[in-house]
Amino acid sequence: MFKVLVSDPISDQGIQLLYDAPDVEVVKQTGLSEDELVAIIGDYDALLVRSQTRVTEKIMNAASKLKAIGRAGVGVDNIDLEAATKRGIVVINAPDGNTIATCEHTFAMMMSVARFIPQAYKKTVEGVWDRKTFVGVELRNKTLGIVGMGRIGTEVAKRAKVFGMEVIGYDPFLTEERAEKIGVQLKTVNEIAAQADFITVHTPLTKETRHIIGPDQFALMKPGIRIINCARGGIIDEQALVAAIDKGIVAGAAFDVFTQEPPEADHPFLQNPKIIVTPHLGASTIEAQENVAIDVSDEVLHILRDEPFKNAVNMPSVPANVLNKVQPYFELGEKIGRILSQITQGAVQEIVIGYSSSLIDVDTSPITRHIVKGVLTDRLDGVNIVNAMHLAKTRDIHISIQKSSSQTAFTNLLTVTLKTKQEQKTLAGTLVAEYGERIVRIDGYSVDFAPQGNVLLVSHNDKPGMIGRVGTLLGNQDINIATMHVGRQVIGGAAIMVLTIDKPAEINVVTELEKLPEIVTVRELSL
Ligand SMILES: NC(=O)C1=CN([C@@H]2O[C@H](COP(=O)(O)OP(=O)(O)OC[C@H]3O[C@@H](n4cnc5c(N)ncnc54)[C@H](O)[C@@H]3O)[C@@H](O)[C@H]2O)C=CC1
Ligand SMILES: O=C(O)CCC(=O)C(=O)O
Repeated sequence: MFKVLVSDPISDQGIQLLYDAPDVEVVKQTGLSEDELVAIIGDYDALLVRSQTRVTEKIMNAASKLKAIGRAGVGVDNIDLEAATKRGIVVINAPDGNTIATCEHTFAMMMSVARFIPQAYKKTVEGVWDRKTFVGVELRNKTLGIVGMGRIGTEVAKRAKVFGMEVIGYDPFLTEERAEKIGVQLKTVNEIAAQADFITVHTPLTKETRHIIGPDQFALMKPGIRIINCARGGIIDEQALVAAIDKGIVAGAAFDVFTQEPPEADHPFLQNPKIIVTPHLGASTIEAQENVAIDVSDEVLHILRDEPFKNAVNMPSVPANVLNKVQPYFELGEKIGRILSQITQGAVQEIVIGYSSSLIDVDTSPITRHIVKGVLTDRLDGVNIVNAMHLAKTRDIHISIQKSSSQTAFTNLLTVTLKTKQEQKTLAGTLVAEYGERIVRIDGYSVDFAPQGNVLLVSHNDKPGMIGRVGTLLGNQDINIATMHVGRQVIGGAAIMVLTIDKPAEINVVTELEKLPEIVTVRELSL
């Protein structure tokens, strides 16, 4: 039974999927401190959070069973991603579910700041009928500058066009073609500062976006500009904004997010009549909360059940059409990695991975990840597909990929070479329709066996009687041989024998085999 802890208020309808799963027990406990989480997290296989729970390294260090952290929302700045990756914990988010809610909140804020709605409401309910102070501006014919043209920025742009606004935008990853399609003119941040009547930001908070709108940009702005932040506190320099309001440059600002949440009672925004605020409500609609909860629940179930998942934040995402092509090779890749690791002596320095035939035109990086996991599995603790590449990097293991279009006898072929200081070994495998995974080459020898069950790999000299000797010794130990394959390069030279046997060979059997004349090494593979 998998245990899932929900530590923030997340829609019950959204996580119904988890409640209904026969193999999952859901525990809801919100408002826990870091120490309280540390005390209980060891019991859980997955953790679901919104933005309140800060999932720190200390919590993850205590999370011995944790496989997944699901963020019911977009931003994962409350989760220590590096710590999660090191520990092999998959962090997933729900990137699509709250796009519209946040876009609509941005619009609500833009219209509120244009028409002084919160200020006018406050006065009216206080009994003051003031129709002079709150003369606003229209959106029509105004220029909206959008910094960050991802999902939310794009939706904001679409709505702004309908309101008759001219939209200019900045996003380092937005192509001219896509900008043209959305009807947005691409500008630099400084051009946006100089030309816009309204600016809204929709980026994550990163080193590059922190204070992307700061004193230098405020200095370029036209008097009367209005600023909106429904993304993350700190993207707009809060102090510089207050200074720009004081100087008469900025006519109003609308903020849903703060550098520190909740802000201190004396935060300058809270006293400023030109700044309207909401308590991080961008995603707070019934629909968005259900959407994001459904999305993360679904993904968490997949992760717990070892099924493919898509929205991992600490692993490259794989589009469904690519996943369909590469997924059949995951197990083969992992087994090749494991076999190589078991037959190669010494610390791994390099893994050379060759993809050929039908594998040259697809993104094979997910297969690479499985091969590296296989190589490291029997050498390190706690290796999984999330941390495999990270662990390889921290151990200075160089990974090189070669794609070859030269003809082979196979419709698909994975060739992996493991290099250590002492030696190097190569294994090739393929997927054969109806036969499944086959190992077809070990170093220079052609072989053909299924990498499963109990496999003995015997290196020997090609002399008469070898098969009989090995067969007799195993027979005397009551070990039945299921399949046997012998490969050699030249008559009388070095040869290899691959035996699949019906039960594991005890260590003494391996030692006895090694004592037979003309036997060089014997390795029992554990797969
Ligand atoms: N207030 C709220 O409740 C919510 C806030 N958010 C915030 O909104 C942000 C945007 O969300 P989405 O649009 O869904 O994410 P997204 O990932 O679709 O878009 C973010 C965009 O920012 C761009 N970007 C990254 N670095 C940039 C830079 N230096 N300059 C300009 N653009 C840059 C990216 O290229 C991307 O297109 C999230 O990161 C999150 O922090 C999201 C949902 C709810
Ligand atoms: O969970 C929430 O309400 C916050 C949403 C948010 O900020 C996000 O998805 O990035």
